[in-house]
Amino acid sequence: MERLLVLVRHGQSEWNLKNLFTGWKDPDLTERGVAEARAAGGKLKDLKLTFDVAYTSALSRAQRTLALLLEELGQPDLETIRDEALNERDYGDLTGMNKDEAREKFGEEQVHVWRRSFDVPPPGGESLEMTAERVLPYYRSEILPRVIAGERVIVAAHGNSLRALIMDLEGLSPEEILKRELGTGAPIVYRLSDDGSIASVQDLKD
Ligand SMILES: O=C(O)[C@H](O)COP(=O)(O)O
Repeated sequence: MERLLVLVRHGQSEWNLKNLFTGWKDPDLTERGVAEARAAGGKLKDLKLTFDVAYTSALSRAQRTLALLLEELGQPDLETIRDEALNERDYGDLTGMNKDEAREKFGEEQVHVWRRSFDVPPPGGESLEMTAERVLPYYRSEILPRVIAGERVIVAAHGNSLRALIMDLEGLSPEEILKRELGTGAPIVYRLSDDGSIASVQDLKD
């Protein structure tokens, strides 16, 4: 049995391009983001992978990435389940602020702590730990049972919602996961064992 799980971060968004904290805001993909999404589909096609079900967040940039990828893969009508449990971490009061301007205002170190510490939330927002507290129950109850049952699953989501998932999946420490940067539109191909642990992993970033 294959037990395929592919995770992919959305392609570049308008706010990634403008270097703004995005969180739960809903900007569209840029042209580059569209190309990255298609390229991700092309990479999966080259590996001859197909899917039985797709999961994505309630945000357009992830949904559109998934749709473009599936079109490229020749599976435009694949069953797709959208849930805000997979949304990006909520950036709270930082949402919409330029990341360089935030560093000038609050200091480099403080902004780094908000962006990359495990358990310190940005003001009014979610830490990675809080993000994991909504992503992981959803993964364990909705997604993992289907993978274990042999369905081939793709998840298109966000830098920090996927980090939360990868931390658990790969058994990484808070220090290890915070160093892990996920490329836009770079699929990670996991094959799982029947207990949900990783049998193999292939990161398709170039
Ligand atoms: O929400 C955002 O701004 C980005 O998608 C991820 O931000 P980060 O690189 O600060 O984690």
